[in-house]
Amino acid sequence: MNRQELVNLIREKQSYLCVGLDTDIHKIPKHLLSHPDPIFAFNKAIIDATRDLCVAYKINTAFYECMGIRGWESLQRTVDYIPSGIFTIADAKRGDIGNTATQYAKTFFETYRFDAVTVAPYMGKDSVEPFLAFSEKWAIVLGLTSNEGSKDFQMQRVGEGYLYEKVLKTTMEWGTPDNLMFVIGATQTAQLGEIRKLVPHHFFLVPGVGAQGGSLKDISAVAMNADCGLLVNASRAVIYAGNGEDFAQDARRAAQEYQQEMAAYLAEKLAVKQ
Ligand SMILES: O=C(O)c1cc(=O)[nH]c(=O)n1[C@@H]1O[C@H](COP(=O)(O)O)[C@@H](O)[C@H]1O
Repeated sequence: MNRQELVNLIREKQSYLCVGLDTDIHKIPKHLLSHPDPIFAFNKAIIDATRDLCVAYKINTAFYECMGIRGWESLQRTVDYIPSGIFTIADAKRGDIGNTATQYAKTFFETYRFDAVTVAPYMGKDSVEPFLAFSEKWAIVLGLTSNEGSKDFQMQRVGEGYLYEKVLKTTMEWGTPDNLMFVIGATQTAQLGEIRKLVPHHFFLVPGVGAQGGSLKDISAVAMNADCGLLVNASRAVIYAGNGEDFAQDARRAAQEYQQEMAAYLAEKLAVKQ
């Protein structure tokens, strides 16, 4: 999916919600366990219940890889099931020498046909560039992450600024707002305004609302740009909103709350017709 299509999707759906399919076999409702592929059965129900409310799904590959071959099959079925026209993210946080990075890019862009992959930039330009070489595909590079450990390296001073600022400035030169996004954690509200000034045009994937306590209101107020420029991810707060027979309806209610809040912020900020 290209940038214009993503921007149009956000305007049409009045939503910049990304539903995170961090599907944990130990957390899904028990009645699904008799299904031949319980992970897919869960995801299918969540997708059916939320597809009109979100613009993206993020599949965190860790939850699938830990199940071995069965997990990869669940992942494949899930990606194939996501309706075309919805942005798909493989949250794999890959990064390796160029020769290997190319294989990772092929895995997620060609074999599994995702629109985007999360990429760890620590190994530098040759580890990120292979993800930028595919038409209408995206690298989503870790900028400032939502977790406590972001202080350990990302928030360390390097010269005039923080290390994460150096990462943002340097990485921006490798790609364009048409093939590069940044992960900026929803819990980093104190830094968000400055980050948006530094990176005015790129989309941000913003995880950390819901279970990690980030505020959708604060993020939207400081980080939205003229194209919206945000994909706000919620995983546990949506997919585990309920745990009974009607878990999908509970997920829908949670997603709807986010979407309605987003529609209000879009209207306020961008004067988009509702
Ligand atoms: O790249 C990510 O998606 C990511 C980056 C980050 O800084 N923080 C973060 O939580 N994530 C991911 O976003 C999701 C957050 O899940 P919830 O806290 O359940 O909404 C998980 O899949 C995390 O792996």
